[in-house]
Amino acid sequence: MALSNPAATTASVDPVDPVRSPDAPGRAGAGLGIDATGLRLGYGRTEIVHDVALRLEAGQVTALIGPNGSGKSTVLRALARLHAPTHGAMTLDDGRALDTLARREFARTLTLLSQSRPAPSGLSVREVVEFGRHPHRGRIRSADPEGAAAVQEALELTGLTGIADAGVDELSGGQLQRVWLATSLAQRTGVLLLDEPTNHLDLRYQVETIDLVRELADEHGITVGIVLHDLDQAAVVADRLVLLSEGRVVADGAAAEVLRGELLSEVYGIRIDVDADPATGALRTKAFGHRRRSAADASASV
Ligand SMILES: Nc1ncnc2c1ncn2[C@@H]1O[C@H](COP(=O)(O)OP(=O)(O)OP(=O)(O)O)[C@@H](O)[C@H]1O
Repeated sequence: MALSNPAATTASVDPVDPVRSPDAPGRAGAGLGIDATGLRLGYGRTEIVHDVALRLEAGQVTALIGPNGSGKSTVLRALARLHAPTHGAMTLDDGRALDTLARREFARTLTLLSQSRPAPSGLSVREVVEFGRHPHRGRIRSADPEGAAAVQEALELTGLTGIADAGVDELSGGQLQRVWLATSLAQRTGVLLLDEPTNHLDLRYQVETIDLVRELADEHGITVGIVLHDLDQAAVVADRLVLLSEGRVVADGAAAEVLRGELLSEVYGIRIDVDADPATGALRTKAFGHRRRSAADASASV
């Protein structure tokens, strides 16, 4: 959906650099790590995730990658307590099991930005971002002295200050995605789970979101678990990658250990080559569809 308000349209690119350092006082402290072990998750009687173990290292970015339907979102939803495991344990580094935290305490500890949420009707961008402060409020707003600064910071970090007063039902899909990201940031949790946060974003905001995620880990010690389909983005942003296939972890480690052409080709079912960008050294993947594969094979055999 396009913006119908011309002022809001032109203001969609914020003059403030959206990735400037988030150093406002009162930002949440470093996040704890989380260990998940023996996770089994399903829908109805069908088990989708089989005996998965993974760690979200404290203050690091862990990317969950894998083909459609491999169980990435289901695992993230389990960590966010939105999907109850049939087996397994999820434990914070301080020894507390995730399912023992009271609701408000949990919401101050961990938040999930899930895929494609509907836009609430009749609210401004700022009002939606203020939802993120809910777990920090008592019965009255004045009980959240950091609230206004947290909301303002989240708007700036996501490049939304110029459209803070626009109605969310007038926004494009990408703008709305940034509003939800801002809402999660305003919550100022130490653990941030992001399910395909670059979905719907144009190239600028994809890059800036990836940079922001890295910055949240590096400068604030936030523990990030992120689902990404773009393997090159995962290679750039993540300290560790966890590759899922058919509900199982098939590789877990640094980009160089996980992003291997043979393994990726097998898991995704098409030829995927991996090389290093000569300028940056970052790993890059190149996928060949069946048509491109024939062309590549033909040129290789000349
Ligand atoms: N609400 C549901 N009811 C039944 N099955 C579901 C439900 N949600 C997901 N599934 C199934 O669970 C499996 C894993 O889905 P999940 O969304 O976790 O995968 P994913 O790796 O995140 O996929 P994608 O990359 O497409 O987002 C899929 O086979 C999917 O069809």
